[in-house]
Parts: sequence; C-alpha cells; structure tokens
Amino acid sequence: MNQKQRMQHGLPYKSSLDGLKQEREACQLKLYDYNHLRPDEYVQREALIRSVLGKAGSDIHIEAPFRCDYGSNIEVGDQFYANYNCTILDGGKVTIGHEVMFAPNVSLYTAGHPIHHIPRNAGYEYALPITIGDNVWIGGNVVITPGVTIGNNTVIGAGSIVTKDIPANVVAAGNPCRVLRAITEQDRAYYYKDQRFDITADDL
Ligand SMILES: CC(=O)SCCNC(=O)CCNC(=O)[C@H](O)C(C)(C)COP(=O)(O)OP(=O)(O)OC[C@H]1O[C@@H](n2cnc3c(N)ncnc32)[C@H](O)[C@@H]1OP(=O)(O)O
Repeated sequence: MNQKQRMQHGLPYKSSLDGLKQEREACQLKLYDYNHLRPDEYVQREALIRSVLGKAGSDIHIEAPFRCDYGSNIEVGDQFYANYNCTILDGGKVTIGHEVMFAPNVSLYTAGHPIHHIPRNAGYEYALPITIGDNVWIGGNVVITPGVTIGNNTVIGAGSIVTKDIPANVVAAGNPCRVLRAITEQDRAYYYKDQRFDITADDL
C-alpha cells in the first residue's frame, strides 16, 4: 500500500509522500480563492465549494473562511450550514448528514499523531473517520477528535471537546463532552430553556 492507501485505511502514514502534499496544495489553492470571494459572488462560491468537497447535497452554505486538508474526503448532505472559521482535517473520511448546522469555529480533526515523540518525529500520523448524523447542531468552538460518531438530532453545546461517540437525540456538552439529557417531544414547544414559542404548532 502507498501512503495514501494507508491513510484511507486508518493506518499510520506519512503525509508528505505519494502525492498527498500536492493534493493538499491543490485544495489550499481552491480554498484561497473561496475565502477571498466577495459575499455576493454566489455563482463562483457555489462552484468552488462543490469542486472542493467529495460530495455535497442541495442547498449547502459554508461561510468563509473555511479550511480543510483535502476536501475530497468530506461528504455533506442537503441543507448543510457551517458558520465562520470551520476547520476540517479530512485525511480520514468525514460524513455529515442532512440539515446539519455548525456554529462558528467548529473543528473536526480526523488526524492525529503518535503519543511517543520518536514515531511522531519520524513523520507518522493517522486519520480516523468522523461521522455526524442528520439534524445535528454543533455549538461554537467545538472540537471533534478522530474516530467520533454523533447520532441523529443531537445538540453539542458550545465549547465542547468531543472525544467519544455521542448517541442520537441528546444534548451533550463539556470537556470531555458528556450527555446532559435526552431531547424529547416536549422540547418542541420551547426555543430556549423555559421560553415557549409564540407560534402555533402547525408552523413548527
Ligand atoms: C450556526 C450556529 O449555530 S450560530 C449559533 C451559535 N450558538 C451556540 O453555539 C450556542 C450553543 N448553545 C449551547 O451551548 C447551549 O448551552 C445548549 C444548547 C447546550 C443548552 O442546552 P439545554 O439543554 O437548554 O441546557 P441548559 O441551558 O438547560 O443547561 C443544562 C446544564 O448544562 C450546562 N451547559 C449548558 N451548555 C453547556 C456547554 N456548552 N458546556 C458545558 N455545560 C453546559 C448548564 O450550565 C447547565 O448546568 P447545571 O445543570 O449545572 O445548571
């Protein structure tokens, strides 16, 4: 296996070899253009981000600045929104479901380095997939570490460091991120803590 195949298989690899550096550079060039577009250059924006991402559903919007390593390893579903300064280190596969929202400064790191300095300084790294389900909202300044899966409909509180899988239908927060509570049908009537919607159920 070459270094790219090793990366794709979750094995330790050297990211400077076998064309990986060139792939990252090609991605950086596109993102440089993307991040320097005027906010009203809608057509160029859409075309550029679709040329960066491996797969993208309908109606996606990623605010600039956005950064990733390869782009080709990222799949996003329909109605994806990422607020300012999203960073995705996508040596490993990143799969994001439908109707997912990222607040500012969300970081997804599939990449890591060995704990011991000898193999780390020898240039080895690894990349493990990150999966985010449908209807997930990730709060501001959240970091998601390699190999994590977040289940459908879940909310991750601002500032969390997510080091382990988080199930579906929960609010989870903290460092390390832990489940705070389940999300229930009762939550539907409220927009913030005990504040009830002043809108009829038919509109929600
Ligand atoms: C595209 C965009 O998203 S832009 C918008 C950007 N906005 C954000 O990033 C805001 C994200 N929101 C949060 O983090 C909120 O705190 C939420 C959604 C997690 C609150 O969820 P709720 O279930 O309503 O939690 P609630 O406010 O009742 O708090 C429950 C407990 O969790 C704690 N808690 C709430 N949020 C967090 C957090 N982010 N980190 C750690 N603890 C938290 C509270 O202090 C409280 O603790 P206590 O029981 O000891 O008093």
